Amino acid sequence: MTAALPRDESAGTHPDAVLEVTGLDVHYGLRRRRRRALHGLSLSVAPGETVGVIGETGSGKSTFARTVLGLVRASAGRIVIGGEDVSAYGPRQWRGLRRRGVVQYVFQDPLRSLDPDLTIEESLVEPLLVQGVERAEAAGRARTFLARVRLSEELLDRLPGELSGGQRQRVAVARALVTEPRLVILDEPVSALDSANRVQVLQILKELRAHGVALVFISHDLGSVAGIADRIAVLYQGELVEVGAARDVITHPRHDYTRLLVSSAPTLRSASADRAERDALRALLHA
Ligand SMILES: Nc1ncnc2c1ncn2[C@@H]1O[C@H](COP(=O)(O)OP(=O)(O)OP(=O)(O)O)[C@@H](O)[C@H]1O
Repeated sequence: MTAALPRDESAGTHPDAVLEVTGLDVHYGLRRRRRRALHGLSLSVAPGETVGVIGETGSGKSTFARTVLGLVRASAGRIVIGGEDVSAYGPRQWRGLRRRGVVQYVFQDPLRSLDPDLTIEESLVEPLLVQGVERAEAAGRARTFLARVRLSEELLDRLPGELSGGQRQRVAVARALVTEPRLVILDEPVSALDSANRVQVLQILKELRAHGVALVFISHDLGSVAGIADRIAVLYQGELVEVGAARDVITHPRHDYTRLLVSSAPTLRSASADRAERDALRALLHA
């Protein structure tokens, strides 16, 4: 197997990084049930950068997302968000960080990012009111962001349950961005959408990059991430095995697992191996 590249070579080198993760270990369970989900993960995200984190099911992607949102506790390592060392934060401090809109998130299921009892307008306005923005200004900003995700103002009075899945996910994206955070963690944001909605949401996310927000885009699907990420980080069995410019990772994957991912992505086949080579790689990885 190709030699692993277990860390982001740029980690620790961006004094102004919006996210700096160093040597992150995460375990689940206690005593004999204790299992390691992430090991020695180091990754740095620069302002305005989009980093795709890809890996197969169980590789630790959601664990990474949940840890940098303070929803899962790391057993070792350092997390710095927007210059603030949050490694030792307890649940209350993490809540404060999320409420201040320093880091925002979009999950696969928009119903997890949206309160089912709040109208779309309330959902968009609430994080701004928490920040002390006047109601009239908050309402104006809610409309601006609704337009940015290409939804009509007619939806403002509806509840999330009264929208389609694609509309809901676009509201979740608008809600994550309305406070103009410097960092948004997107965990499989398009996986639950049909292909038309997937294309639209990906296009919207691409456009949002122009507004300077840094995105960590987590997906099992290299094809979804390929067109949007500046850099791609590959997780395999809880370890980062490759990090590089998206184009380099896709055209010159260095790790066997990345090679397999590239060759298995239907939209990237032209840059990839044929079926026999994929089978050979799979056999090598599972040997
Ligand atoms: N709450 C939990 N308790 C115990 N083990 C967990 C828990 N959550 C995840 N795990 C385990 O940690 C490992 C990583 O899981 P994680 O959900 O981070 O993977 P993933 O890459 O996001 O997978 P998927 O693409 O299926 O969502 C897996 O082995 C999983 O079984």
